[in-house]
Amino acid sequence: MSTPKKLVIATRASRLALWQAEHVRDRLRALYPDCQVELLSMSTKGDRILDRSLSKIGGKGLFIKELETALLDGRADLAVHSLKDVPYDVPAPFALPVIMERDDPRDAFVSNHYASLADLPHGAVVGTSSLRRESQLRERFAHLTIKPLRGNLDTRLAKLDAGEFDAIILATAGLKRLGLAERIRSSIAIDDSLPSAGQGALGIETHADRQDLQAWLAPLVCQASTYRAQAERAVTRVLGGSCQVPLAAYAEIEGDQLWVRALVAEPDASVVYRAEARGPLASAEALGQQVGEDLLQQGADEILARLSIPTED
Ligand SMILES: NCc1[nH]cc(CCC(=O)O)c1CC(=O)O
Repeated sequence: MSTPKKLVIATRASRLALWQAEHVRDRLRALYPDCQVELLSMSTKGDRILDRSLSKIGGKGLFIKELETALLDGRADLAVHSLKDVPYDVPAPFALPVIMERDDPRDAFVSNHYASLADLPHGAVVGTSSLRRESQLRERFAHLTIKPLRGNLDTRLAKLDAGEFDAIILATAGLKRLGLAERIRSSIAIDDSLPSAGQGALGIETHADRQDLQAWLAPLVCQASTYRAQAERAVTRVLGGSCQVPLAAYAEIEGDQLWVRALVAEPDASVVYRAEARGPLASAEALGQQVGEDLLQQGADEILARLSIPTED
């Protein structure tokens, strides 16, 4: 096999996105020492409003579109994304040939005064702008007050430190990547906050025609993480819609089986639909689809249709 001479990675300019792109760059440099690997960082609308959810300014795909333009016109060879921010349908002529090894998928409890969700007193104020996190918190911990929390990771932590919240909920993976793991007081159990599809995993996007590139990137693929992501993304595909709703989808491997769980909820937790399935790893996609269809049949489509106002996760 030939080896690459030069590779350019398109990335968002946020601190988290840059960390992720640098991580892929370092992996590629280690694999191909003779290859020149560079970043093409792009400050877009999505970053100018500081990691606020892309859906607020026109959908998850909007930001990615700018990176895709760089792939299309040859300025870049690959784009690195937080998988959970990648829409379930990657449009032609692009492909998502690589899902890398997943980091901790759990949500993290961050507070300056309390050790865990269970420690929070009645009426304590918890910050999150994710309807997925909000609905699950309300279901389990109805005595808490949930308030919106916007901005990138640093901004959110600054708001916590300023005393606006007793605690905030963030993705563990993002905090670890930014060197902020010491801010995590406890990890929230998967059962208490089922993660978002793809949370904690990185995906690499390329032009679908770049077979050479896909072969070079193959060593970065994590097969286990790929099965899990396929199932989780199939759930979101079935539930559809460009809006973000209180939707969680999480798959884990038990021996040679995949266990897929998902939920759709009213943000106030007055209704929570849950579904799950187990089956062979190779049926990841079908299992996710089955779980999604189960949720639809329970009535999730009614919640999904009504909650068309985009929110963030
Ligand atoms: N929603 C934004 C976003 N996109 C990816 C991450 C963190 C990394 C990951 O979960 O893969 C975060 C931060 C968060 O949700 O707290």
